[in-house]
Amino acid sequence: MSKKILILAGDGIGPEIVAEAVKLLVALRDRFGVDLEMDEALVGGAAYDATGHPLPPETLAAARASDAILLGAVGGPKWEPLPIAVRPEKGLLGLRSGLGLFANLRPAILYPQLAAASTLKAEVVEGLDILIVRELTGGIYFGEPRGVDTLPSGERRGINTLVYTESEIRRICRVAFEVAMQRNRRVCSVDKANVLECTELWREIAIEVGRDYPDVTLSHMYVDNAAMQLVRAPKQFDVLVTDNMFGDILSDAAAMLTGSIGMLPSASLNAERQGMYEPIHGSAPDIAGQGVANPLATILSVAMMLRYSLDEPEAAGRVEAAVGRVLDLGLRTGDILSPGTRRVGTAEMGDAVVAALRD
Ligand SMILES: NC(=O)C1=CN([C@@H]2O[C@H](COP(=O)(O)OP(=O)(O)OC[C@H]3O[C@@H](n4cnc5c(N)ncnc54)[C@H](O)[C@@H]3O)[C@@H](O)[C@H]2O)C=CC1
Ligand SMILES: CC(C)CC(=O)C(=O)O
Ligand SMILES: [Mg+2]
Repeated sequence: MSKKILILAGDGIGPEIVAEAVKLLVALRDRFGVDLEMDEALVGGAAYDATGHPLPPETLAAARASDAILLGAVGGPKWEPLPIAVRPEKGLLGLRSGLGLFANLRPAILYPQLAAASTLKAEVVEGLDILIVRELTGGIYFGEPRGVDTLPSGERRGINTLVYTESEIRRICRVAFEVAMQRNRRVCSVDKANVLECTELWREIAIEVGRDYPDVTLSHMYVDNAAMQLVRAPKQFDVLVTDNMFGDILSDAAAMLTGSIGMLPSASLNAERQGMYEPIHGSAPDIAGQGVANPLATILSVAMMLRYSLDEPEAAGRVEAAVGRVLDLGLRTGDILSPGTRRVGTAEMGDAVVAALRD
């Protein structure tokens, strides 16, 4: 039976980069027999403008009914004056929580052709292959109470709450150990256990889960040090597991090790292995509408979709190899340009990846 993919282009550069991923999916279907069908729905600012809500019920229902979801990005200055409850980003968070997508896998892999595109010295990043496992449906982005209230003095107070249950920590740690077993068997749990009780519990549970994986070496690091170590010596890491906000921040930093935030894909999985796939970057309003955004993070997210949700590992490998060939040809969007390479736009890059697909 053909697999159902829901396409959620979103805002800003979202529609531009997703168009390239759709071209790729069409080619995989028509040329390589990947059995899939696509449908589209609104999310984010585009959905708010059309319906007054960033996650219309019909979008959530369509997402629930699909095997996999491909999302571009949401948000932008146009919607910043709106209350947080109806901002585009709330649509994305609603999809994550509504589908129970608690496990966010963010691989930071340096294509060797891009060593010169990184802002770090080549020897620091060459051969980089790390995986950030970010908890995605809990923590401070979802904790209650939240909001802004007014104290008796008349002063306003902003509140967000960092909260995790043991079971939430346990299941994300288990994902990290399971993937580490398929990799180099090292997990570094990142927390702020010296200050935050919630992450003291995180550390305790990470140790408890680790006892079931005697072949995996578990280490712990405070998040401030982890940020520094990621830039100083990123290859010391194999799998990093951390909470929602720390993972959000550390993965943007890790993206630059690979040359650009335009290179980092992600998979967000639930307990049933249904997945949403998206680049880790945002809607890039500063370059939206110019046809210059890098579509490779979205294209590599399609590869993750093929591997994790569509059971098409061969097609996934085909996409990753095609990206490598295009980089070998010296084609680069502006964010990964380096001396001796040729600047192309979003569509030219997408076309080149499709053209580079091989049997
Ligand atoms: N998953 C999502 O939908 C996310 C949405 N956002 C939203 O996106 C909007 C912009 O957020 P920012 O903080 O500016 O982060 P951003 O990731 O959109 O952009 C940061 C910088 O990276 C560049 N960039 C991002 N993606 C790129 C690509 N594919 N190719 C080339 N350059 C790229 C942008 O031009 C910008 O200079 C906000 O409304 C934010 O809330 C932010 C992060 C994730
Ligand atoms: C709405 C934000 C939490 C999105 C984001 O920055 C991310 O998931 O990386
Ligand atoms: Mg982010």
